[in-house]
Amino acid sequence: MTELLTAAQMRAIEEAAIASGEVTGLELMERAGRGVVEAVFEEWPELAKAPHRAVVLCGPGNNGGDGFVVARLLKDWGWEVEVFLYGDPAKLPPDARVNYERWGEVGEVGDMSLDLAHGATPDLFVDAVFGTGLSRPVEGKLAQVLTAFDGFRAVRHVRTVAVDVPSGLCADSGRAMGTFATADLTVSFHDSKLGHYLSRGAQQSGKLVVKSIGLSRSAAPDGLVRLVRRGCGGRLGKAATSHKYGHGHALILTGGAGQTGAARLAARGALRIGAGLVTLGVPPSAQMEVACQVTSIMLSRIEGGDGLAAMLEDDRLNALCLGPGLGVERARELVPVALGRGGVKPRPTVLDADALTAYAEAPEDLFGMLHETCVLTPHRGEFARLFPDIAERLNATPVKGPAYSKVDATREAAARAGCVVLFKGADTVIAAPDGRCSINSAQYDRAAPWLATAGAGDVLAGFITGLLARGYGPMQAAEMAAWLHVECARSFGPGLIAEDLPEELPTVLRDLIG
Ligand SMILES: NC(=O)C1=CN([C@@H]2O[C@H](COP(=O)(O)OP(=O)(O)OC[C@H]3O[C@@H](n4cnc5c(N)ncnc54)[C@H](O)[C@@H]3O)[C@@H](O)[C@H]2O)[C@@H](O)CC1
Ligand SMILES: [K+]
Repeated sequence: MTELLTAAQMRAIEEAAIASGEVTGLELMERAGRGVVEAVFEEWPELAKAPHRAVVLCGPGNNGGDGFVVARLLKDWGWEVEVFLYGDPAKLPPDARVNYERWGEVGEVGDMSLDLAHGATPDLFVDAVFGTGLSRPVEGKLAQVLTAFDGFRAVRHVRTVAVDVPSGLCADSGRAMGTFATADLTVSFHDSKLGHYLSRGAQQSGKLVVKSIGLSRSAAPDGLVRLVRRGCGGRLGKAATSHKYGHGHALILTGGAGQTGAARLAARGALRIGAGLVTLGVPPSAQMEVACQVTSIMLSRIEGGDGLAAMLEDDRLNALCLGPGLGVERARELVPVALGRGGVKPRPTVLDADALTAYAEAPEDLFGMLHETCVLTPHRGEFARLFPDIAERLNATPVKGPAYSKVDATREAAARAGCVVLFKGADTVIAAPDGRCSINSAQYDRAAPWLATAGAGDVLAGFITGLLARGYGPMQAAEMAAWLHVECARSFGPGLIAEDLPEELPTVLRDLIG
């Protein structure tokens, strides 16, 4: 898995390297600037063939320092380069100041102003206004300049590279701090930052490239957030000699007649991902409807809480899923039984959709029953119903000071719930109560816009349930399921409907297992 850094973690890594004498800040800045120029030439090879014209916007910190390095290196390539500074040169931090002066030997520095939007169209904009040091909203004249710059970029189609992060985007949360710029290419250093993957980050960053600046990887800070990657759960194959009961038995509860589609989608997902057996628990009113629609999935009549308790006396049922199409009334009756109230042994359980909405009025009642092998899979609305105070902080606008991120929110929710929480979105965040946290991104090279379709979340709940039945732990099951879910959508492509997701899984798994 790839690790993602907060601004503070990145600063700590740099400071430790500088303090150890391994490297100087000036060397790091030179490597950062060189990394940006390399990435620009790799992304737009036509720019490497002959000198062009660049406009470089530099800010008052080390991000601006990187900008001066880029300006000098492009000038060395014979480019015509104009540099504009926001801030007082005398107040630049030492390394940025050195590079300001080195640039001063070969070029001029103008004041950043609205005139920028009236000049000739350059071939490249370099956004080096703010990086990881952005600490408050961008306001006033600077906000106007950034807005004008963004408009100019869009209207004149100027290739734009952001140094580290698009200026105005919070590197920790991916949220807009007032105004912010958009990039076609963002060059981050050492590792990506959380903000590249959360909220608006991917949309604003364009293509994301990470360049090494020679920092060692030995001193990784604690509490890192990981990006879910291919192979996150191993190869997922089945042992050749195994029996179906060796792969677990998942029970998925349906709602009444006319409301069984969501649970059937989940069941199909659980079976395809490799649960040995899958049973749908149906109320009598829906028995015929479900029986007409399933073949390899089994059926069991479960009318109410007593029926579920009786069914759960069978220890071989080792993973449960409640929520998709369940109906809030039925959820209120069945969820407590599934979670062990009334004496049945609790087992790994996915709670989604109606099983979450059923506790909107009294989330504490739900939290009191959850155990560490549960997985909650809320979308934004369900999250806000269960964790209203956390959602309020997450959605607060305008963003003031260091922004509270979806990672912070999901970690806090998992700690409160006492189980794994998978907070859905194109930037799905998965957190465990002990602080482990990962992001499954459906953006950048994994964009899967077709996933925004009715029933896709039900299939995801089924994937997780199937992996729990197979014996994976809740965090790993949630990560693997989320990754495979996006892969199925990408593999199928346009025209995807939820039914296609489980059917696409064999293709994805074949590729994974090799
Ligand atoms: N030695 C290092 O620390 C290195 C840093 N690097 C670069 O340095 C960047 C971080 O540098 P800094 O920590 O100096 O931070 P930045 O350069 O991102 O910005 C900090 C400056 O902006 C001001 N500022 C913050 N928010 C503002 C707002 N809303 N309006 C107006 N002014 C605002 C601060 O007062 C401070 O002067 C990284 O993103 C990266 O580009 C790279 O050169 C690699 C080495
Ligand atoms: K920037």
